[in-house]
Amino acid sequence: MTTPRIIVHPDAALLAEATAARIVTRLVDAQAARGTASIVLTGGGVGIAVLRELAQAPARDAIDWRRLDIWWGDERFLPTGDPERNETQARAALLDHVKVDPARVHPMPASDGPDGAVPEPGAERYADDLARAVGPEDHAGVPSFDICLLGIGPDTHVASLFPEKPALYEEERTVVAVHGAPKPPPTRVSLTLPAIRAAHEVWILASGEGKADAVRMALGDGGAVQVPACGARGRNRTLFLLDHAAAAELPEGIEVPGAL
Ligand SMILES: O=C1O[C@H](COP(=O)(O)O)[C@@H](O)[C@H](O)[C@H]1O
Repeated sequence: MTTPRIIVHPDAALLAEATAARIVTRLVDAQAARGTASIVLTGGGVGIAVLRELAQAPARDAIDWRRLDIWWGDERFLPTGDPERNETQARAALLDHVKVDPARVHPMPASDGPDGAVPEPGAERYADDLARAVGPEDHAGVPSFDICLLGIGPDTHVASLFPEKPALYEEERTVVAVHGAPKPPPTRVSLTLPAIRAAHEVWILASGEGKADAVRMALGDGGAVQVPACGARGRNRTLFLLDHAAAAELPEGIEVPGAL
């Protein structure tokens, strides 16, 4: 697992803007190297703010949107178009404004979709979709995503992997149904840690003082069952992209230019 690198921005707005610019660079580089790229989107306040900034970024069309696979790290298991779905928010913030190939946009299942009203069949189908996208250069049951964006909750959850929940013990499956999530809605679908760790790069985004404790724990030496964010690391790189407030409680010994 890669050691996280921490980058601190002055405030939430600059964090979102700088992360959007970073996404453009990373995806353009990937497309130049391989002709294609992939990204995993996150929900949450800063995750959606980044997508809004990306839609407005002057260089956004340096990305060939038609040659980009778009996946999600987790989804709230609600009807299609529900405003609380991460997919609905991502479409409004970004995907409705760029020329994506609809066949390469891979939303997680909805509670009114063809997979049925319980999340398990949809989670299995999503895992199958990911497995079909695996290329010869990939090493897991999912593609080696160029970027996996993750928010982090105050309880250190990432995607819909909440502390102490059964999904955190998963070693085989790449996608699971989640029941009884402590944050509403209780029913969700999530990538597992092995799927997240297949990504070339994992970027954990956090803004605001309410995330400072979670960031400190995520950079500590806790176990992934107690502190899910400790288990989210990229194969080549892990970035913690923070604003000042979220970086206010960094563990002792971690010196970061720009931090308080
Ligand atoms: O419910 C969720 O929460 C997390 C964190 O959201 P935030 O608003 O506290 O930043 C998010 O990463 C996840 O995708 C989402 O489903």
